[in-house]
Amino acid sequence: SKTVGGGYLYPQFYDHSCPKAQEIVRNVVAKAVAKEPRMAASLLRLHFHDCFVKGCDASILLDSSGSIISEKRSNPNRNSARGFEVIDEIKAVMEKECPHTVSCADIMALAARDSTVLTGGPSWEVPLGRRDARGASLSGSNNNIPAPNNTFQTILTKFKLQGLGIVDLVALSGSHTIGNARCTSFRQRLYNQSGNGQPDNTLDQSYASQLRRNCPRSGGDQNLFFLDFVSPIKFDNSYFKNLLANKGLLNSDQVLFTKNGESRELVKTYAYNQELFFLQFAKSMIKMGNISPLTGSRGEIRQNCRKINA
Ligand code: HEM
Ligand SMILES: [Ca+2]
Ligand SMILES: [Ca+2]
Repeated sequence: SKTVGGGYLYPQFYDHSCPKAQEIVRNVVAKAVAKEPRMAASLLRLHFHDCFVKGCDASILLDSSGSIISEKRSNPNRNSARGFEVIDEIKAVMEKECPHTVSCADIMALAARDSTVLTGGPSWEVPLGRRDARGASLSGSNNNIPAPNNTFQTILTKFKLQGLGIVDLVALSGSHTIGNARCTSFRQRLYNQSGNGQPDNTLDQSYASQLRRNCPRSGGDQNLFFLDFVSPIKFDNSYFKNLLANKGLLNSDQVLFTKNGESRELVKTYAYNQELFFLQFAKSMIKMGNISPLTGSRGEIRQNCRKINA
């Protein structure tokens, strides 16, 4: 895989330097998800929003300070990205067990895998050895992460810019089998306008009227809805079955079924065959996790995930 610093990632990276690293992440994530099932979704999404901005380098975790403008303020993350306290807790335990050893970027990659497994999804060995960035990119966060009202082509282009393809796009969108979205992320669809101004006729009408009850034309922006209304806290293939029934919540979900033939076939495949979805999801997560990591002597091992080392 392509790295910055000449090194490469491998699952045994901490086997000698911090043999308990994976167990520590798993335990804290399990506790957090037991307390609040949605946290699994939030942690999975954090890794995605990190990797699409300068690679998987924990840039998303930095708070604003000095010349750093936090990615937490970007359009995709503001009032939306969550789970930062759980990462802090993992890091605190990790620093006690193995000081200055395990990166925040690797903690997020492990937490994303564990969140998937804990909710019933596939498992995979996580390649490790990422290091943490000494900066963030607010503009990268605004520009690189797809928006729910982007067209199919724009979303695919944003994936291709990260070295990912249509198969990765469809499989990874299957993450929306768990978690929530705010009214403001899909309101335009309910009042017959997709975000790009095209009339949206595909949304199932009884599902739409149900959604309108709690997502009015104005107000209620932050009201929460399940991305997969059938099994919102179970990682399964019901997200794809919903798309076949025109019951995708976001415009960016439904376009996978309506705007491109190849994508449509993939949606059908995963709707009929959960095992194939799980296999591809694991492969695509590893591919996403390999987006330009910092290795070798590039970057640093942050002591506090919210700020660069002094
Ligand atoms: C394909 C383009 C994608 C778009 C346009 C998109 C957009 C969104 C939006 C708008 C939300 C709701 C945010 C809110 O209203 O606060 C959301 C939630 C979520 N997204 Fe995506 N997403 C995409 C791909 C992905 C990928 C690749 C992953 C993971 C690998 C992912 C994981 C999640 C999860 C788990 C949630 C729920 C988070 C929670 O409940 O806290 N998404 N996404
Ligand atoms: Ca990043
Ligand atoms: Ca589900």
